[in-house]
Amino acid sequence: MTRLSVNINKIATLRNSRGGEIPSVKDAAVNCQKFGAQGITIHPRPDERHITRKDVYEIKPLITTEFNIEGYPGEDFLKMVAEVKADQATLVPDTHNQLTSDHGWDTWNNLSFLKEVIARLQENGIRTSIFVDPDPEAIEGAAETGTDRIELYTEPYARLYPLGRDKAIAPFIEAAKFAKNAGLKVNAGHDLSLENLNYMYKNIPTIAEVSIGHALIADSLYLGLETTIQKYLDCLKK
Ligand SMILES: CC(=O)[C@@H](O)[C@H](O)COP(=O)(O)O
Ligand SMILES: NCC(=O)COP(=O)(O)O
Repeated sequence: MTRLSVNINKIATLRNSRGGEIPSVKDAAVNCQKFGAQGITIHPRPDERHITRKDVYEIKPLITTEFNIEGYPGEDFLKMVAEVKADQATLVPDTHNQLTSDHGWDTWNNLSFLKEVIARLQENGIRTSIFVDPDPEAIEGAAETGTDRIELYTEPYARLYPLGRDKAIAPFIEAAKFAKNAGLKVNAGHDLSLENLNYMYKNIPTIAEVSIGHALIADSLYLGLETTIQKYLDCLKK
């Protein structure tokens, strides 16, 4: 079964645009789970453009499913995810000034750093996932780090999907097979949507978890959050 973890960053983006508490990020976390989300994902960035440190601590007690916190594994991030006891930490190689996440780890050139970080997270009982491109070499390096999972960066799939879905999915099918053979569970995320999600699921039903935010929150502006989450869950059925 592929779990849907809803990324609520963009609720915080809208809230921060006016500086108040509307829309409430806490209410979003509660309602996404009430409407069927099997996890809540957040990506607190150092500039707090959307999810703030305060949000992280306020959301934690509201989690009744799974709490996935994404981010660059600096000291502050590692302390925070340990303090809130996230269920999963997804390590992303973002710099401070990126518009959004746009690449996976160079796992071999960051091997000793990632090994140390992953061991520390696992000692705190936190499942680890490393954000990678669908590149067998990067996945091989990820396995070497001792991580529990990888998360396949799916923007290239989403971008190429309208131009030819067979070609778009091919590297991801291969990457998922390679990861399975390396003993890694596979998550996936970035730019997944109602347009492209079901095709990915049908071709790679072994994906453990998809984390979806931008397109889902955008869809909910027209369809409403409950209907939208149900539609995304329907994409994860045969
Ligand atoms: C790692 C990943 O793909 C998502 O966390 C994405 O980076 C969302 O971040 P923004 O919502 O800041 O674009
Ligand atoms: N890890 C991907 C994620 O959490 C959400 O990415 P997106 O759906 O906002 O592109």
